[in-house]
Amino acid sequence: MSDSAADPDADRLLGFLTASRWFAGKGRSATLRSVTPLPWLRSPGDWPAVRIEIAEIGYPDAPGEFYQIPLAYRPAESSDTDAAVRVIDDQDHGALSGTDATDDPVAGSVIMSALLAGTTLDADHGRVVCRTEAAADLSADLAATRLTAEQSNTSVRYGDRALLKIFRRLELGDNLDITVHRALNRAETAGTARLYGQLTAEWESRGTRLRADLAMLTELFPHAEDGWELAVAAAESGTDFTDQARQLGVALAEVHRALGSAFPAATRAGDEIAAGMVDRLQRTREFAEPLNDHADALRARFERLNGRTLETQRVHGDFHLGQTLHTPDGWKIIDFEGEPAKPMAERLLPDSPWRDVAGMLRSFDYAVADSPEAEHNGWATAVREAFLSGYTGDDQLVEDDLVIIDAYVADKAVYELGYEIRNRPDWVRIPLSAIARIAGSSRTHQPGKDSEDEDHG
Ligand SMILES: Nc1ncnc2c1ncn2[C@@H]1O[C@H](COP(=O)(O)OP(=O)(O)O)[C@@H](O)[C@H]1O
Ligand SMILES: O=P(O)(O)O[C@H]1O[C@H](CO)[C@@H](O[C@H]2O[C@H](CO)[C@@H](O)[C@H](O)[C@H]2O)[C@H](O)[C@H]1O
Repeated sequence: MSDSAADPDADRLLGFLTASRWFAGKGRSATLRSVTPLPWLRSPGDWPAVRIEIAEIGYPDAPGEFYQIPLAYRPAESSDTDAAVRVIDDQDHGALSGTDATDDPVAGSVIMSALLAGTTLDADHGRVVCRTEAAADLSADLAATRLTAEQSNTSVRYGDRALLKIFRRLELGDNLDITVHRALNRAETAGTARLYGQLTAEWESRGTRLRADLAMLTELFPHAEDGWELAVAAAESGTDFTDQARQLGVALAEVHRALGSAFPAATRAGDEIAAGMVDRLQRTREFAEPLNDHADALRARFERLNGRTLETQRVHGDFHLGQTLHTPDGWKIIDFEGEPAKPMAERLLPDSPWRDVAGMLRSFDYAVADSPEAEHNGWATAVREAFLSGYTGDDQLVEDDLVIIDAYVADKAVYELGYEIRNRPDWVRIPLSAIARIAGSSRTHQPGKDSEDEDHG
């Protein structure tokens, strides 16, 4: 492990980390506490030499974070050092310049070889365990290309076969996306990708041995269309989307049934869930001043859960159109890591499946944000109804369900307001207008649509 104070290259690495899309500490004062190199996946002498390094980031007022940086090293004299994320001194080969390995097809192939070999590699400060879960028709010859999609991590696709999701901010212990994919595979759920393998690391940090999953290798859906892009395009053109929405509801229900069997289910007091929502409201008000006008109405909506008992289980936790892929074999649901802003302990708690339903209802609201006619001409109403009837199998929602969905829709909108303020200020208007509608309506007849107009129309 190198202490950053003694590392002349620390500024360069910190600059790379903090400028990256996946860096979670934007706007906060971050310092680089240490860098731990894991064992070489390919040693210097063969170029590029490849290894993963773990950077520990510290904040003055918050717990630290670990980020992984896979690097492809080449002799510095023959490389463009401007593109370097790290420059290190190797005792046999002199100065080596390291670039982001996720952009390097040869490094991608080295990582795939390690996965397929199923090796465990050890070095002074750490270990990498490569594990393949399923017999997939994979080889290190598949062309490795980084995805260009906006994402919280970094994914590399291998031909038309596999996707390696490289978790950037590391969660210590088992990664939720991997755990959930494995459970859903065991249940033979059609609506999720097959898990093919994983990379796991162990390393020393301040005298403690830590472990985290580094990456997840899954089936790639080569002909997938992004659910968000499909819904936005359909809303803009007024194309019917009810069949897709109904099928999406069916797919979510199937995933919920599998999650309900694979992980512990429980009942939770509505008071406890409402208290969590009120707490989030209060925390968001600290930096979202427009919430103040609506806080009482939102709180009242959450407190309608008081005195009720909710059936809870493992859920997706951050379900929206961007977590869905439409494929020739139907809808696939991805990214089971839950809400990125929530602490892991909370993401593991059983929750109401209505949280995911509410997430998708909010997502339809986002999808029509720039197509107001879709709300007025019934497109959005039909889509919401189709999704709900696909989810419930055409069962009528009862009053209790509506109260719970309404609370989760409001909670999601509060979360989104915080998310947009921090990440996409131009989008703040979307959750904010939903919050104003929610606060202005006394009750909802149509889940996810909270305007008085709709109540009477
Ligand atoms: N199995 C898959 N097949 C094809 N594309 C996928 C698959 N899984 C994810 N993707 C694509 O990768 C993007 C990022 O995936 P996601 O799991 O949401 O990553 P992140 O957690 O980094 O945001 C998705 O928006 C989708 O376009
Ligand atoms: O990065 P994640 O996919 O885990 O989720 C975060 O980012 C999402 C945006 O990329 C955000 O979703 C919000 O915007 C979507 C449109 O871009 C919309 O469909 C969702 O309904 C809305 O919540 C998500 O909340 C956030 O956790």
